[in-house]
Amino acid sequence: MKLFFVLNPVAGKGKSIELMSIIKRICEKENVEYMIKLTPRVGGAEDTARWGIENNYKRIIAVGGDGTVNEVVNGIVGSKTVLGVVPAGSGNDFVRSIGDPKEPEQYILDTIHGKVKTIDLGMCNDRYFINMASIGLDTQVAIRTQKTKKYFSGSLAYLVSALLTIFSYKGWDLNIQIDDQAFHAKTLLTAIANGKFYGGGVLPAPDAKLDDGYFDICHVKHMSKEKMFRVLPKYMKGKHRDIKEVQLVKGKEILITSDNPFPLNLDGEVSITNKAHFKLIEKGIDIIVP
Ligand SMILES: Nc1ncnc2c1ncn2[C@@H]1O[C@H](COP(=O)(O)OP(=O)(O)OP(=O)(O)O)[C@@H](O)[C@H]1O
Repeated sequence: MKLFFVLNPVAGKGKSIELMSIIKRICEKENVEYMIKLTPRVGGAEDTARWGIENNYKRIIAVGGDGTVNEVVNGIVGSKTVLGVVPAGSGNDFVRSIGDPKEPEQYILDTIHGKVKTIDLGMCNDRYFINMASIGLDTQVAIRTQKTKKYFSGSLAYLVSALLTIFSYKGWDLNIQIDDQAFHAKTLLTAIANGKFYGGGVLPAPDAKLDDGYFDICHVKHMSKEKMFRVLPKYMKGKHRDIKEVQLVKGKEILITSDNPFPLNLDGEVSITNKAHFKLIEKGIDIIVP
């Protein structure tokens, strides 16, 4: 089986590029036909993955973080190509829902010999996501971090953005429809989960399963800033189930609209929109389970 590795050279602050020689060594030792291509630019993994399909590769392995995985998914969806992941980003949240963490060498070996499993896929408006979508405070922090990164280094940029976002926070007025249940809510955040984790191990949907035919939706209503500081640590650990403002439900189709634009995150890629229409695509993609 020919393998095509789509490697993002800037993922994980360059961690991924170090894997190139390891991938070569393992593929040669295992006598596997392979090709590695580096992604050329932001958003470039999608086209690189399509190049792999056009050149008859049936297994395409994303080497990078969740952003790279998301781009490869959008490049291969509908093609019957199998997705593999060698985690080499900063968060690597998607693979946390597949199994126990391993050393990169083991991921590469297991990806060569791994089994194929069909899992669900998410769609939002015209984009696909494989792990997690969210709207609200967390996404606003991510958007702000893109700006503060110009002035501060990694974790400090995130901390400054989180504080600025919390102190200017007013909540988002959202019209939400989950299957046939519609409501209006002033919202702190909403996570729409296929996988369990995002943001480097944050656990909004502890019961989410990649292959159960449902999204797990975590809706957190508006609350005071004082309460937010108490609730967010619980949310991060997945211990937020009993909080009054938290609703955890399952669903297949979710429509979120608002008169005011709101921040939207799909597998870590962020944008601003007035409408997010999510659909679960049952058994939408085949992945290699290491
Ligand atoms: N050649 C390149 N130059 C600059 N950016 C690139 C290049 N190739 C890909 N990218 C971009 O790098 C970004 C980060 O990639 P990715 O999310 O995989 O890594 P990460 O942020 O380290 O990990 P994680 O999302 O798991 O925290 C993506 O937005 C991707 O489009």
